[in-house]
Amino acid sequence: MVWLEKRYVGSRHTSEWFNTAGRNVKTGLIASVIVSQWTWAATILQSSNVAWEYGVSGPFWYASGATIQVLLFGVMAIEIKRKAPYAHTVCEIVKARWGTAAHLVFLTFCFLTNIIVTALLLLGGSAVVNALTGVNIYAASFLIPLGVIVYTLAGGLKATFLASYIHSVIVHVVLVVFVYLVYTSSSKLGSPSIVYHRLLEVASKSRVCQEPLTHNGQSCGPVSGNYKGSYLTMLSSGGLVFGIINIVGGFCSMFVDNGYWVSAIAARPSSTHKGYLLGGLVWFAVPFSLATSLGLGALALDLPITASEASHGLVPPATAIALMGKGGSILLLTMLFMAVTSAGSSELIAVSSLCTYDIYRTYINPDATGKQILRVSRGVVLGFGCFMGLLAVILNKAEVSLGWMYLAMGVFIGSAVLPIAFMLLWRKANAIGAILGTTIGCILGIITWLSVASVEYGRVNLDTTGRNAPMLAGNLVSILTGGAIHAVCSFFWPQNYDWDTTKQITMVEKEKSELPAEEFKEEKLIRAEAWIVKWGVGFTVVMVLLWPLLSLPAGRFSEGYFTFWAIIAIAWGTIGSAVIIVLPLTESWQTIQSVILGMFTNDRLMEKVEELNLKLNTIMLAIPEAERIYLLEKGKAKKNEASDPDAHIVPA
Ligand SMILES: NC(N)=O
Repeated sequence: MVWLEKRYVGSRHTSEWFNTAGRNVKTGLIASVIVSQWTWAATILQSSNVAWEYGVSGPFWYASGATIQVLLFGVMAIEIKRKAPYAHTVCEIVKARWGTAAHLVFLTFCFLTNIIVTALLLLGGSAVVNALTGVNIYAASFLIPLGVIVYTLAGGLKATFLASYIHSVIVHVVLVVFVYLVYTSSSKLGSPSIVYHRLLEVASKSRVCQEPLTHNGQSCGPVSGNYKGSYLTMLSSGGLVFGIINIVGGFCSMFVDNGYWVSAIAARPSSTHKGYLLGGLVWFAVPFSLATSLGLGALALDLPITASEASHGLVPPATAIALMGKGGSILLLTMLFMAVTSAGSSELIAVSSLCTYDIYRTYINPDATGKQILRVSRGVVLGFGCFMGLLAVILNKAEVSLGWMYLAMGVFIGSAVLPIAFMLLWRKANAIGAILGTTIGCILGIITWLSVASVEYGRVNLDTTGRNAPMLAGNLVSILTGGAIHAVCSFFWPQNYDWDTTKQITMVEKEKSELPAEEFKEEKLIRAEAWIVKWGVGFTVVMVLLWPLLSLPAGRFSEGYFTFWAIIAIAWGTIGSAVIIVLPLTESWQTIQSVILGMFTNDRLMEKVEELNLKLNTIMLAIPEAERIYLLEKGKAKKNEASDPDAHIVPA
């Protein structure tokens, strides 16, 4: 697709283009990029795991707890346009503002984020591929990154952007199939009413939880921590604790992941804010609608799944197979493959841009040419992809599960979230506070996490450290102390910065931007920022406060209330899917038309034009005078056109 666009629309393939996609990506495509980047294996698997553990509150907290970051990141995306319009990575901004020491600290945290997120993708992907196809889990750990490397290498960021559209479409089509199957058409479930009554039965006090009636470890009887032991309530302490951990984890995996900054950089300034809001709202459906169907479906079908299997991500495949047999497993595998490859490829690009711009261009070869940057970018994609395959093998060997890694993420990187946000939002934020907050916050988070596990459960291992209390404590300490230390230092020794040095970050190839200067006008960007603050904060309040608070009085849901809940899941999934499929097509219709027209009508003509172009360029190079006259004539023609737009101008 990238090749087609280059050939028939005329995009240029430079290192800037490889890493920033021309900074010209429109609303619909930005939204679909966000959706596919933010749709991880965990979004499909862990959301259903928490549905299986806590009932209706699990999918809700997964979805709302990880949507608000997308909405709020829209603010950062505008800020980057205002304060560092030519940056390539978030760490370049750190260096320009706070210097080398802070740069190295944040570079470390950004790499750690990429490693954790890629590990999450591979752990979930390999476990499900192994369970559904029988392919060896270690082989799967290596084969998955291989596929991602291939298409990332082919086209850089724009390739991942175009591929992410296709990926979002497939993920949403499969999502709609599963949602409708569970709630309308399956012969085994097929209506909210049946799911409702089955969920009541599974959690009933009178249920006999013994072999052979139920299997060892399977969900059976009242749910501990839930109101009346029911799966059908938002009054769930486990669900709420997961929600808080998820909010922290979501902030760090978005704000400290260079991949999302790269997408923000690539967005057309006037599309950025709308793209993020739309992307967030559409993405909400992926965990919410899917886990409300497949996760609750596993309980309603009374499938013999153990907690360990659920934590490894096996709830959705079990439900898909129970409902559709082989077809279900193919659909789920396809969906998962799409999630893993597009999110994985964005992680590869994120690491590659950090290595090229923040290490190679900053410390090794400051005068690097576009060609050299491109070569290094590609080398890193290959190297990091292989490294991640190896890491996934090690993690699988150590029996680390997707669920454990997902919850632990915020403990390790949460401390960097607020300093990174302060960097673009607060002029007083200083370097020493950023360094101390990020490192000390991380250390305190880890100490708290392990201490709580040790005090509460008497031992520290994968099982005890993976439980809710230590995870909650570690996540909160990490994110809050990181921000608090930075804030206190900055109050005492304010930097009073004016973003002068971040505005001076330069591009590698001085390309003439295709964007009108109007796009970067301060008033326009400030208006866009006010818009995203209003809507982003508004939806955040609705999603993490109003909605859950309003659903508390329902206690244990009645059948009518659960039906209403299921209808929201179905409607959100359907409308979100329609928007993410249609909008990018309508927005890019002209480009699509040019490509189709080019492909079917003028392939020979294009070749001739290209050859002619080459000849003319050679002549211009040989006779500089010719180029001067050409530009003069072109200028004249433009002037004439402006004064008489109807006249058909033929330059002399
Ligand atoms: N992207 C997430 N948190 O699923």
